[in-house]
Amino acid sequence: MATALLGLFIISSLFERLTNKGPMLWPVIGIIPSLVLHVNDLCDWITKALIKSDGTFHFRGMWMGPSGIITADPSKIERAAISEMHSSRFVAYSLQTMEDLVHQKLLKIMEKLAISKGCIDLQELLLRFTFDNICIAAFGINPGCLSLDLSDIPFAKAFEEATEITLLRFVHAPFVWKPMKLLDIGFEKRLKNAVQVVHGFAEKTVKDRKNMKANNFDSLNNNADLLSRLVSAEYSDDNGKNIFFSDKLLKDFCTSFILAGRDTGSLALAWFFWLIHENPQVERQILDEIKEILSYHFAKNDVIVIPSEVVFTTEELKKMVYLEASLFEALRLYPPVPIDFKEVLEDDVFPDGTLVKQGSKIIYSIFSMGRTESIWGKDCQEFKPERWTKDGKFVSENQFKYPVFNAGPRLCVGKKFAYVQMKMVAASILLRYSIKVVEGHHVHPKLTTTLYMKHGLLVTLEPRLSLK
Ligand code: HEM
Repeated sequence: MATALLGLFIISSLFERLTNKGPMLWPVIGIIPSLVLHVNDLCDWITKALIKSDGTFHFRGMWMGPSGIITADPSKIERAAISEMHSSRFVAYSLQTMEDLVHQKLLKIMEKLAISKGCIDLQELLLRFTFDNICIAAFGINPGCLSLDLSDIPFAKAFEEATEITLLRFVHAPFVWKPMKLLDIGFEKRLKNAVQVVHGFAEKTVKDRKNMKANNFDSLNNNADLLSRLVSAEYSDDNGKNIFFSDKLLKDFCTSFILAGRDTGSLALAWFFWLIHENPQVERQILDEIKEILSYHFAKNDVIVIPSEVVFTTEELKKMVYLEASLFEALRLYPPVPIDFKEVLEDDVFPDGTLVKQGSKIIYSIFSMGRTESIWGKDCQEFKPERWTKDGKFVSENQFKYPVFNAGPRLCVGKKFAYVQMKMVAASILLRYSIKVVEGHHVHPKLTTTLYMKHGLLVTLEPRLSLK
């Protein structure tokens, strides 16, 4: 019964997400066989999609292409990407491009909106921001989702559609979607078209970079985005043998990185802004912290007149301890990846004595863990950034207690990047605007692979002229 309900819950969430797009005949037909499936079967499909035949895990980002799932081999390209992400060159590049995007695009759109006194779906705006941000950082291309008129970008749309439709394969029995794929009908047809657009983009990007390597190596070598580095730098394996990345691996890297970095940062920020709205005392404390940082430069009789050109330096962002605590706390209550799963490689015993057999698939809810009394105490449902600070310093938690970014050797590669991104966006916006959630707008979580707000976050912006 419980498994049927869980199945129903997952299916209905996905169903709801997609009902405003296209005819829903196929999903309806698919629900009947899906409902009678045991949850283990569901797990089976999911894990089959993510676990390679040798038992190792792929990137979280999975992609269903015309020939099935394409995944990036973590043992090679990911290790190289990790080392590049930690290089001072990439850190400086990503910081500068992030700053440009915030100040020249995101804040300009917000300024226009504030002047017109209109309302906007902040979740959607932040998703646009993180899409452009991750594309610039990963392969040096700005798709342009943050144009002033917020027009639709076909590549971004296709990416979103492909991600959504891919999920339908997990809630339909293979005998439902496989014939659809063969006949090129229903959601499989839409998936094929969307994937073609995304693959076209990835193929062209990789080809251009390889051409650059052949014809203009110096200029490629000056590029600091991850893809250029992966194409131009030399890597070797543990035995000192040179590694060259195939076009396919590089293409998969492009799509996997967008998948990993797009929803996560934006959804975390959307929940953070909503929690701040609901907890004005937290907003006040964040503003006090910002005021203290700015007061050296801009204070006049204890009032800071906010100069429009303030750009926070990395050092200043590091000093924002309370802001960091608020972001950690928002992620505890609303983790962008709410559910994750693992496969047991060897027989083992959980701390509570539960035996887990090799080959078992384990789904765990990060969302529930963040709200469990035995882990976080009686006030586990409350938004309390103070739980992350002691004597004015940030106190971090054990990764296994707080697996929001995963834990152990496969910790999220983008964690540092995400924190700089979230702090920069949150501080830059809060300094300039008071965000007001539109009256009567209901905020509810919606469970897909990432934790969206079901109806988005409709807000208006009130410009802040000074900090008292
Ligand atoms: C608040 C923001 C973020 C959260 C909460 C988050 C969370 C996670 C989680 C839970 C995983 C593990 C998934 C699994 O079990 O396989 C993961 C993996 C990963 N994340 Fe993030 N992520 C965030 C932002 C980012 C960003 C911005 C990037 C890219 C710049 C990124 C890149 C990756 C990659 C490449 C992996 C795969 C790592 C591996 O399998 O070894 N993430 N992330």
